[in-house]
Amino acid sequence: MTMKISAHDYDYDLVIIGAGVGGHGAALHAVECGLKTAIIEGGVIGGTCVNRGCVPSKALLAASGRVREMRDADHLKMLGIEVGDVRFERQGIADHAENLASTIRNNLTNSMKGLGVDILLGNATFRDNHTVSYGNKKCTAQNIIIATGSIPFVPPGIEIDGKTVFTSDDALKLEWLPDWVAIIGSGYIGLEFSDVYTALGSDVTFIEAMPKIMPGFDGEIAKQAERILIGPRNIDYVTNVLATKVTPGIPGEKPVTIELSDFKTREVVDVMEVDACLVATGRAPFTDGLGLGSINVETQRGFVPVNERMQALDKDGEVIEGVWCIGDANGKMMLAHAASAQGIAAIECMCGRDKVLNHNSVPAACFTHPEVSFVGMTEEQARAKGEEEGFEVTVKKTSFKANSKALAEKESDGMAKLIYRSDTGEILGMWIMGLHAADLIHEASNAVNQGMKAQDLKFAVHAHPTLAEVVDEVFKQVGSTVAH
Ligand SMILES: Cc1cc2nc3c(=O)[nH]c(=O)nc-3n(C[C@H](O)[C@H](O)[C@H](O)COP(=O)(O)OP(=O)(O)OC[C@H]3O[C@@H](n4cnc5c(N)ncnc54)[C@H](O)[C@@H]3O)c2cc1C
Ligand SMILES: NC(=O)c1ccc[n+]([C@@H]2O[C@H](COP(=O)([O-])OP(=O)(O)OC[C@H]3O[C@@H](n4cnc5c(N)ncnc54)[C@H](O)[C@@H]3O)[C@@H](O)[C@H]2O)c1
Repeated sequence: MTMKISAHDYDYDLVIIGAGVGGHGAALHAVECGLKTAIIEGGVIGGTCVNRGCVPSKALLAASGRVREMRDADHLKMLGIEVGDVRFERQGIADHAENLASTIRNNLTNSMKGLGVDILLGNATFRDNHTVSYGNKKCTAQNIIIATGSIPFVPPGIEIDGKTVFTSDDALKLEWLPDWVAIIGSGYIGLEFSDVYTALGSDVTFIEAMPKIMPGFDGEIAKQAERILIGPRNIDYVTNVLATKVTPGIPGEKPVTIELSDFKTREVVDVMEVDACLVATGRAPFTDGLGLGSINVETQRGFVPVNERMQALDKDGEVIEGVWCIGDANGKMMLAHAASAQGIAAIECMCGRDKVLNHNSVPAACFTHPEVSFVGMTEEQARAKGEEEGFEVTVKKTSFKANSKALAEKESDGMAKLIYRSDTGEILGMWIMGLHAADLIHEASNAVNQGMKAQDLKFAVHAHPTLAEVVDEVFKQVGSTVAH
């Protein structure tokens, strides 16, 4: 049952449950909008991204990437450089990741304290749509945002021991470097860890349920990624198979066993023995214990249903007055910056300024070496939409091969492609694979955000010599008045 009391009776204008990046982004914007704000955290401030996600994983990628680079004698020779034996300390790399998480966690905490956000500790549970309890206390608020994030999803039959069979939570600690590691799932987590492991000397086998590895990527980009990120490295893969049973081992004594079953028939097709197994099969919402029943929410596979303004919906699909949900917990787009952008949009709506986040404008990147980034649809999705709605799709592409900056670095592998409607020039997607692709995608994502058309980008000027000229080259191929 929902209830409403007058605004001046509340302890806060806004209470946010969960101090991850989503909650943090929302809190900062709420203060800017003059809202008296509290944030309740039941675990560690910073949530997944800062403590067990984006931040430590990028530290591991930075350090291991440097090792890969310095061990690539052929590449260095092309630049006229020769280095001796390159050594690394596993614990030193692990410490770098932990220290970075701790620094960012402190920065995040201080930024909220400095702005006057009350940080309340404890697991929050709804009492009604304006009241939550945490520990043995409770507080009331005019608006409550659920920003409780997600945890690793582990398929049935897989036994996690945290040592030989683990999820990203433990992998990020880099406690040891197995000679051979199987990675179940070739999504973002699997790919980024394959980059780390192979740079540090481990062999990797991907186990992927779908017919192709990297199933979420644009087909042409996946092919390039296979050529650049998989082929030349100590990586092999099996597809169309599910890991149906995984039994932990003992390092140096007993291998991990992985039973593989055909995706369609579910018949056991093989049993693998490896030193370790990383389970990277997606993430599940962290909404247990929130007492959602008391506000009439029925989760969908654990996710809180929301409308486009991030307002939580009850069992009948009606808006629950005063309750919002952002970030991984609503499952719309499991990315750190999406969580925080949803939070900002929700605050705008609370303050009476209608704001709907255009999720098609949210960029994403996989921080392998080199990186893969995109915004919007794959070419396959765009063509399917075109067929359904009756429009033609144009695709313009270029490679990094002729780019002066990439050539100066002797790192000219990769491509960029722009996908748009031939009749209107509406940008449907952009994909980039190559050096610093994650930084290069923002021109396209901001263009989508501002409703710009492909032909509007043609006359933009890019500094020479920069990697941004790769993007410039694609934009210049678009017709000048009517897109074609
Ligand atoms: C290995 C890895 C790498 C990643 N890399 C990237 C990347 O490079 N870029 C990117 O954009 N995304 C990345 N992600 C995804 C990103 O981490 C998430 O999308 C993001 O953290 C979601 O933010 P959130 O605020 O929704 O939730 P979270 O960050 O999960 O925070 C939720 C918080 O809520 C708290 N909480 C939960 N329930 C309660 C309760 N009842 N009461 C009080 N507190 C509660 C939790 O303790 C947690 O601190 C990565 C994820 C992983 C696992
Ligand atoms: N750079 C980034 O932005 C970044 C990095 C890491 C994680 N993340 C976020 O974290 C989330 C989780 O990442 P993820 O890589 O775990 O998930 P994902 O959804 O990206 O990929 C999971 C993969 O596992 C496969 N799979 C699932 N069950 C399987 C099974 N039993 N056997 C074999 N294969 C199986 C799926 O087909 C899929 O390809 C993502 O939603 C992503 O948004 C983002």
